[in-house]
Amino acid sequence: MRRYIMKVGLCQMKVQEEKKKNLLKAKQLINEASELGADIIILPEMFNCPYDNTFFEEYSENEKNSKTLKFISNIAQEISKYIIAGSIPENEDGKVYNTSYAFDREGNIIAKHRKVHLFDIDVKGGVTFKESDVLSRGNEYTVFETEYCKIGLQICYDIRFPELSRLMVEEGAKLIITPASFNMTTGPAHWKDLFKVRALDNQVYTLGCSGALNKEASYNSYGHSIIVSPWGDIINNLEFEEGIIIEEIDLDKINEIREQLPLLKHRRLDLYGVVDKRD
Ligand SMILES: NC(=O)CC(=O)C(=O)O
Repeated sequence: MRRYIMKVGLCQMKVQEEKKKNLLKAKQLINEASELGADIIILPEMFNCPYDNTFFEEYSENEKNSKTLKFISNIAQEISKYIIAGSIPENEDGKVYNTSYAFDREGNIIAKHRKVHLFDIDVKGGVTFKESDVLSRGNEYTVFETEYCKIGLQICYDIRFPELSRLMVEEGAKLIITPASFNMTTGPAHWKDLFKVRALDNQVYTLGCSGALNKEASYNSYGHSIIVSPWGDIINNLEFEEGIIIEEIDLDKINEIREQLPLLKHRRLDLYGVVDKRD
């Protein structure tokens, strides 16, 4: 019997200081992923801007006249592929957000996710970052339709909060895509486990697309872009360098695993639940 397959491409790009160079690099990697047959192509968090608070405001763009979004929209249309445009600093009404946009094959924006959980951490002897000094947080979780299945979209630190993934899965997401940029402290400690555990909890595919390590940058992205199956297997995983993952995602596997191990059915919703508190 024919299986229900989609092909994904994760572009682990090395983000540099110059926005134009980042856009051209993104285009090159997207085109390569497209030529290798990917239907859904994913970029990392802050793919057009260094992941550094001192750049976010200056690099931020408004959706109405964003050169970056126009650029990606044109590529999606040219190659007729879905593109999940990692994230960019986005501004609206004097606030700056860390925002991911999804484009369909015609280049239309079909979803927008503003990072919900801001990365404010201080790991002694490791990494300190305070996104909230510059960025505002989003107040929505994000699920969108494609011709293959519903997809959940979140950004980096959002993956640490299991309620968010569960809400997306309750809304029907079969894949959770997370553009990200973990670092050399939290990456080795938690990256793989987080993608595995969210996949296992929810019996979905989890995909993490990271920036490649740039040793000249103030923030050293961990790389290690990853795809995990609903069984918790790592299907593919890069290391630190720039590169592309192309993989077939077998969507039939989700129902097969859920039938054999019916975790979502076995939940005691009379005892607990996750509540959608959006207005
Ligand atoms: N950069 C992030 O948003 C998240 C991260 O690096 C972590 O959770 O660790």
